[in-house]
Amino acid sequence: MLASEFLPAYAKLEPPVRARVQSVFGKFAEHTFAGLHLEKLQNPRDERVRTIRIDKFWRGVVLAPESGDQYCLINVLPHDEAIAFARTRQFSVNQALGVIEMRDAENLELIAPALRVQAAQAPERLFEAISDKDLLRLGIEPDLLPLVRDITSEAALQVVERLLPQAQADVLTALASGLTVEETWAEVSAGYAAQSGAAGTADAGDLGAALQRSRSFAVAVDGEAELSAILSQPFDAWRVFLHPSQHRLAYAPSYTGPALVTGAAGTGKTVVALHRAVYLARSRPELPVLLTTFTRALSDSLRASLAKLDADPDVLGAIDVQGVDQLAYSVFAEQRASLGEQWAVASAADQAAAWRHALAETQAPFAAEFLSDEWEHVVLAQDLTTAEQYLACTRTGRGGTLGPRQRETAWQAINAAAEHLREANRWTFLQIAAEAARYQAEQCVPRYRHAVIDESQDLHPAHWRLLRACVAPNVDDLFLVGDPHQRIYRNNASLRSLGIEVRGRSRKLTLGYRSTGEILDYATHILTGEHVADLEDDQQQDSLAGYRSLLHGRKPTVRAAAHRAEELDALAARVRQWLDEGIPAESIVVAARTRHLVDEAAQALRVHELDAVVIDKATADGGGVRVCTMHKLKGLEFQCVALIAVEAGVIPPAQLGDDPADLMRERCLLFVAATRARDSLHVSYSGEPSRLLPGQSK
Ligand SMILES: Nc1ncnc2c1ncn2[C@@H]1O[C@H](COP(=O)(O)OP(=O)(O)OP(=O)(O)O)[C@@H](O)[C@H]1O
Repeated sequence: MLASEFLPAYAKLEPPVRARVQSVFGKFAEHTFAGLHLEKLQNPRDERVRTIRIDKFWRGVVLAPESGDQYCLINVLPHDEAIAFARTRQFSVNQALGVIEMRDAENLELIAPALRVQAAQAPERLFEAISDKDLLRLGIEPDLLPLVRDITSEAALQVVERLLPQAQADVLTALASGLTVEETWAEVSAGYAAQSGAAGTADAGDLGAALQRSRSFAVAVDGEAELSAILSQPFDAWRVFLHPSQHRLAYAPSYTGPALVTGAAGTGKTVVALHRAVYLARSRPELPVLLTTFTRALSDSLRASLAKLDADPDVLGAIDVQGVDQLAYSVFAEQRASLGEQWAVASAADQAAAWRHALAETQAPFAAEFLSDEWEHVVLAQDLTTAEQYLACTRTGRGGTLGPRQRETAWQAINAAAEHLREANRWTFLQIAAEAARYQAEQCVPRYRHAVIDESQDLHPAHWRLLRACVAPNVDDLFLVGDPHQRIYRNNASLRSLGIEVRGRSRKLTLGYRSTGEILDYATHILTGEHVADLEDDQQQDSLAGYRSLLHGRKPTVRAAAHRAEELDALAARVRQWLDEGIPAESIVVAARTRHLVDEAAQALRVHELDAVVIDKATADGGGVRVCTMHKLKGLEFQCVALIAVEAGVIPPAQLGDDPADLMRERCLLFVAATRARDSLHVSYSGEPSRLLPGQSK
């Protein structure tokens, strides 16, 4: 068996060491390990832990349960670290959940006195309202009770959490986030039962059986071919290991209707969406599964990840991966063909000409930009087709009221622009989506049996109408994933207002897998105290409670500069430092609020003899540091992220009105940009810092 810790450790090794690891552990996979020498440790916490020589520098750590000939490969580390790791780990069987547990026994003992001192001075303790009986019932081990009792704050819990077994850490985090004992049990036991199928049937002595049940801890590997398939993509542990809370959502046998998975940046929503799509395609092969997202570039990335998850051509063939506009385009093209009509997508110049024409014709006292927004976010969003409907509609979220006269003029101008485009046979993307939705609904023949939808928070109501029309209401019809904290476009509409009811089928992920705790802490402060509307129901508020990471690293750096030239020199120095640390150029991104600043940054990097590739419409190819707008960062991730010109007048832009919703989108944009970083985040500004940055007055 392979433990979930093993893959990240393996990913760090040089190719010759990897080959050696593969050859040693291949023998385990083939059950031909008779000649291999598993060494016992001196004074181990757990007699069942052994080590094995990989070469003179590296050692593997192996768990050898007393029963059966099952071995579990836990980790690969440099010699001394491997010995220390192996000596300090202790294994047991969780009595409430039936899964295997590994704890860092030595470090838990080392921090206990400090926690005790803290607890003696603190006015209250985090879990004082929970009885011992309840903690034990939730699977906290009896000998850990005193330590749990000494935890006084969420910060202390975060330190302890990394040393505790996963299931116990999950229980404590759920309780700390405010769930009751019953809710915690329902949440945690459902996750573990879904992945092990055996919660509550534990035999404390049978580590081997517990190991078999604990799929988020370890997977069984049958033969060298399977081992080599897993090891061929060591950076993609998500293919093999899901957290129980992820597994439960992705592999639920079925949902009685639309289901929603939320969670802040990097909590594995896309991973869950990919697993769900594969699960649906494997278990219900009748009609294809649609896997869709906000843009074509993101759907390309979904397609690439899908191929890593499942190479079976039948499964891949049963999943149609398309950006939502691509889908709209093909449905609309079908409709136009049936009518025998020529058409083309309206370019920005076509649209500008249409608005010029409409304003000249109607003399409407509005800016073209206002009317264009009114068209997209009121008329097309609500599918209004008559002046009466427009006069009577609510314009929630549009800021400012329009009297009946003003509405009449606005309606005339919008119609004139639409008419102008129609005469030229030109269609905007949102018109295409709205028309495709109407056509698809008339067909009454669903295109797909299931749709899995990523980045749900930014889809336009016309996209939702299209998706609804493509998939008939049914069991497992829509599986949505999204994060309201990452809403960066004006398309927001609550699912309830769209007629998509997810009540009772909505769950949130809280464990961040991408960024370090230090980066998450910085990023969440961008949104602290802000009201973020729930995806399901915009009268309710979503929160970042419980959002955390088990990864740790450097604190983000914030660099003030007197002027742009100084800032860009510092940027180049920072990028060079990352490159010198061995980080590949393609894993570094520099982002700015505007396209103009992007060009300036790319130019500055080149002046400093650093290769820079601007990410434009599609994903970038070729060697070099990536440079793009903050909007382009949506859904992506990089090892190192530099955000430049995070300053007054740029984010939020000077011309932004005083609509709080616009300001909130800017905040979310900065949150999205900061949370793209896995290991390192650099933020800089020239002159006055942006008021959206943590630590600035709002
Ligand atoms: N169970 C897992 N094991 C290992 N890595 C994981 C796991 N789940 C997610 N990850 C990794 O965490 C990172 C973030 O995952 P993912 O993109 O699915 O998150 P997300 O919630 O969709 O993020 P965002 O909303 O910011 O786009 C990815 O690098 C992914 O491979």
